[in-house]
Amino acid sequence: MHARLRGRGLYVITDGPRPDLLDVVAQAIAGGARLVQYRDKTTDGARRLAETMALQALCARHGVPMIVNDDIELARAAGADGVHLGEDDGDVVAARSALGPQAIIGVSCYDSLERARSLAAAGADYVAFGAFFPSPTKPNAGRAAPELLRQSAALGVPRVAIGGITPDNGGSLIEAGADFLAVISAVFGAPDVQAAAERFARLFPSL
Ligand SMILES: Cc1ncc(COP(=O)(O)OP(=O)(O)O)c(N)n1
Ligand SMILES: Cc1ncsc1CCOP(=O)(O)O
Ligand SMILES: [Mg+2]
Repeated sequence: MHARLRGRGLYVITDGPRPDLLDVVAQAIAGGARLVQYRDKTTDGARRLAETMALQALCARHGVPMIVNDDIELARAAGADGVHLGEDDGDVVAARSALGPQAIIGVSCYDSLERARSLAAAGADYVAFGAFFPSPTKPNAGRAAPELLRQSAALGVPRVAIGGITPDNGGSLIEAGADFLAVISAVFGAPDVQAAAERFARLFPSL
């Protein structure tokens, strides 16, 4: 497995500003989440920095890496474990030089094996594909086929699946080769966040 990102499992992504942010992330970790992403599309820099630092401290106490969505500078300022970059969010080389050799740099590859190949070669620590199912969080996201997970096995970096994933449909993506299932609404929109995370964690047979 890749040096900077180990293992497999549930990758939870936060669902925007909420007063109980730390509490629900703690519940997701208690339920078995193995990776956390802070995703907040607001422009409230002070709150975003404070929340990133607080989440980083929480995740570190549990040995779970904490990744910042979109924002290399926020990840650097907060001492986060890494950053997730989509096609409009900056490049892997710039992120590596800002965050250092130990940082986890993840990239969105949508439905493109070619993009995954080139970004893995540029130093990405994981490649994410999706959306695999209709996403309540991002209804206009383009769709990807599970075949991509099989086809990307040879890249040698962990593969993340995202988009409309639930405990009922996630197993098929793990069978196709996903190392991590990245989930927003089916965890953070659930009435019992810990129980929802536990259902996902149980999908990974050897965990
Ligand atoms: C793990 C993971 N995969 C994909 C995305 C989507 O990134 P992006 O395309 O930049 O879209 P936004 O999340 O920024 O709206 C992600 N965040 N995490
Ligand atoms: C950020 C993102 N990129 C593709 S789908 C998606 C949202 C995933 O959220 P959900 O798990 O609620 O479908
Ligand atoms: Mg983005």
